Amino acid sequence: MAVEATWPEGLKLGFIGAGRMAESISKGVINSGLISPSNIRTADPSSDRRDAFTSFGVTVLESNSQVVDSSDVVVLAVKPQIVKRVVMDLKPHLSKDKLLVSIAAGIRLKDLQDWAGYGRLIRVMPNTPALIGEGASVMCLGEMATKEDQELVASLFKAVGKIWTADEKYFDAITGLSGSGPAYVYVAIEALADGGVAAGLPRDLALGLASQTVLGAAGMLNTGRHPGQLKDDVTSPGGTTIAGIRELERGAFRGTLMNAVVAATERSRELSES
Ligand SMILES: NC(=O)C1=CN([C@@H]2O[C@H](COP(=O)(O)OP(=O)(O)OC[C@H]3O[C@@H](n4cnc5c(N)ncnc54)[C@H](OP(=O)(O)O)[C@@H]3O)[C@@H](O)[C@H]2O)C=CC1
Ligand SMILES: O=C(O)[C@@H]1CCC=N1
Repeated sequence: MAVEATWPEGLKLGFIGAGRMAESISKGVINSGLISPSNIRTADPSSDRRDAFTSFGVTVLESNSQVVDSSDVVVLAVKPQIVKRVVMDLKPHLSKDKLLVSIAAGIRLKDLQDWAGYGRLIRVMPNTPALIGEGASVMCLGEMATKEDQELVASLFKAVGKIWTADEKYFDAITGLSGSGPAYVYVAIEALADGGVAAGLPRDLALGLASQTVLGAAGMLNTGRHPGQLKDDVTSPGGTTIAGIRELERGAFRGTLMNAVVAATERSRELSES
């Protein structure tokens, strides 16, 4: 049986950066009931982003250092390219009584540890469906992160979907698959809808059918059947589906998806090295 997500009463969660991923996680944990908005705080240079967080009850502070000072768990949710500067600026405010969680693509624990000056760190690769409680997240632990830290972060991300623990060596590939993956699926949904429009359907109907078809097809995997078997079940001999699949194979659909994951993995690796 799944362990229920718990969050100690009054423990404060801070986000450095109030961008899209911070919003998905914050709204996800608030909607799940795990953490109340009054226990979440953030800072961001953009007034639009600050207003967005204020609108759902999160405390918006003037500076990143105020977020750190008033939080027990601090999530670094800025772009990878500025993580080093942001962490080094925060260094005087960081200490082992803060658990630092980085969600930045391509930023390795050893670099974070050098910049922060300590190793009570957890690296997580989440994805945006956290917003609706359907996120896929993976974590790996820094040198000084404790079992309790791992459980706390597991609770946080369990409240917004599923969380795995994996060796950091897999993180570039995880980023290329589940971190970036929602975007590939949106492109596929948009293309399915465009196909429907090309075949004469009204746009709204085509988009509704494309979205529900992807949702339903993903849900079918909960039956435990292999995607290949599920595909065969749809595909009648000499029928419509095999005519469509033949076109997908002609267009190298599988190879293209595989290449997309590998290209995003390589980009994550480049970010690690820059
Ligand atoms: N989006 C996604 O699907 C996923 C993202 N991630 C990771 O999450 C992190 C955030 O990504 P995402 O939410 O997409 O990015 P966003 O650009 O939406 O969010 C980052 C926010 O940080 C703000 N910011 C810029 N400089 C600072 C600063 N010095 N201090 C505080 N805030 C600052 C930005 O403001 P401004 O725009 O004005 O610069 C922006 O609002 C990245 O490291 C990314 O790799 C991980 C998994 C999935
Ligand atoms: O595109 C990006 O770099 C981020 C990381 C994973 C998803 N979005």
